[in-house]
Amino acid sequence: MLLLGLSVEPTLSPWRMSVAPMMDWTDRHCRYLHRLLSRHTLLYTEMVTTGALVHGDVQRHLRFNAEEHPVALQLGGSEPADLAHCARLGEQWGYDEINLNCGCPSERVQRGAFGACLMNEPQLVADCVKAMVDVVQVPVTVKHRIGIDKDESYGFVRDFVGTVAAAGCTVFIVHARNAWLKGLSPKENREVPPLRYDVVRQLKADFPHLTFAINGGLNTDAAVQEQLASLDGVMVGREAYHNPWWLARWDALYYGASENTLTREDVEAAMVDYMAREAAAHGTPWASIARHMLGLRHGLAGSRRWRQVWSDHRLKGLPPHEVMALAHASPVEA
Ligand SMILES: Cc1cc2nc3c(=O)[nH]c(=O)nc-3n(C[C@H](O)[C@H](O)[C@H](O)COP(=O)(O)O)c2cc1C
Repeated sequence: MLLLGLSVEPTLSPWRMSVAPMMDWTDRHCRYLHRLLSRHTLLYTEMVTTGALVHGDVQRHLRFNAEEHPVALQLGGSEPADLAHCARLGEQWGYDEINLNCGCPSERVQRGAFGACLMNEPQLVADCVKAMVDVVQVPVTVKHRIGIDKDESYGFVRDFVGTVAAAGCTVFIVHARNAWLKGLSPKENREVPPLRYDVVRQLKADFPHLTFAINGGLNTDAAVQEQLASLDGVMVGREAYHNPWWLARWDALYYGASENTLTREDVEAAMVDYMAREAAAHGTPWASIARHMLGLRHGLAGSRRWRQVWSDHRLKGLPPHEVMALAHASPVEA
């Protein structure tokens, strides 16, 4: 493919565009939708804790649709042997990457001593990474913040990256704000600590051989393009979820690939087929799938009514193709 007159596709980083791991949001149904919209974007699972995989139902946590590739499994944990076990499971299940969560500030996660508080223990993270790298062939990556609490010193994150890279991690996904471990909810921790994109650019300058994808507040093409000029990739979270139709442009814009020719209605119809297959195969209620596509008509006239129909639980006894017909029917005159 030609982009700016250069043959770029073979050299594009697999981390060029990705949708962020988001608990309760980026389950396999959500990823199925995102994959209909973009063939190339890398998709992340919700965080799965090592405890859930060691003691829980592995199939429930790891099952995914073949269509989702490339798809990365995000793990939460801090025990090298458990992480190695879970990384191996992830590879066996067919995930294309194993990612370690060093960015989640939730107090529940802190009590488990993983997530963002791991940034205070770079050597432990390095041990975790090494344990995983030793047992899998797929890339082992780390998602982290740029600092903890009010410590904004660059040296903190630089040394974290240096220590973890020495253990064999070559890809860092950086949510470009600090995590404040006390006093903020996880939601506030995605909004209140200031974004400092320059820190990520400095990391790339200091570690040019490593891959850096930047994350946090990037919700327009202009913002993405600006970051791609100096970094290897952009990870988008909330905007991808709330406005998934944005992804339909990414293959053409960021991969030099052909335009996605599907319309929103084609995507909705494909989701309806998927709902019917999921109901037959696993008894999944259509509402568990439809909830992820409520942003599909974001910004269009009539989107509110369309969304209301697809989120109307009184319709749960209807087959999904009838719900779609209702969602597109003209509103009844008052
Ligand atoms: C509902 C929700 C759940 C999230 N769950 C996770 C998670 O499981 N693991 C993780 O690393 N980050 C998680 N995040 C953080 C996102 O991955 C991302 O870093 C953050 O939303 C900033 O990116 P954005 O501004 O593009 O949304 C979550 C964010 C949201 C909104």
